[in-house]
Amino acid sequence: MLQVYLVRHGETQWNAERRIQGQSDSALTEKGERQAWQVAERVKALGITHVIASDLGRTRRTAEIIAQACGCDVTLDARLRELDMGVLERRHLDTLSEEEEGWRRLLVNGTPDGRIPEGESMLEMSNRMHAALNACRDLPAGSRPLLVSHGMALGCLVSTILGLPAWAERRLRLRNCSISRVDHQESPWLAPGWVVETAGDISHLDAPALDELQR
Ligand SMILES: O=C(O)[C@@H](CO)OP(=O)(O)O
Repeated sequence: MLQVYLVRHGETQWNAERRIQGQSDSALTEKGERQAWQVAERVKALGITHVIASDLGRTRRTAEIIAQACGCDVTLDARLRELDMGVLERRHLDTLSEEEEGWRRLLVNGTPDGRIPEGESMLEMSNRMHAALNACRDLPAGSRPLLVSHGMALGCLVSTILGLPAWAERRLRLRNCSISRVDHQESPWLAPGWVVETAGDISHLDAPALDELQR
């Protein structure tokens, strides 16, 4: 059975400042670097064969640390990027106007086609994330890949595997450097296809970062 590990990148400067990143980028904080080493230590005994990361800087850095511990290379896949949050990227969550806050809420509160101006819909993100996950099925038999991606992107992937709508991802708290696992099962007796084994595990972190929305 194919097991795929899903890791959100370590805490970044803008996560800590409550600024919207999306497909813009900021560096890992000192805590974020430590989280990356801790998740690497946790997964190094799991037999990871491939580390595949979103091509944004924060996921690349986290993936490099994990790959070093696992003894493999990092492959980049732009389909694993965070949601494109259009004109709201780089903005501080606390300085949004009422109209801007409305765009954000439209996106996370139940309209699959809702999008921030110049941004991407949850449905579009869900489609590319599933394509990246399904590509793992083409790896050689016995592979055990680990994907390094983002909060909304991974939340959307896990939610939709559970049969929830893409925007349900905001009901799932995937903190920085949390580990989730999804398996692809063929059993005719159980739901065939992807199943969620675990989501949002942070038991390996000594300093879990608050989610930016909790701060
Ligand atoms: O883009 C962002 O600001 C956040 C949203 O949850 O995602 P991440 O920090 O995981 O890239």
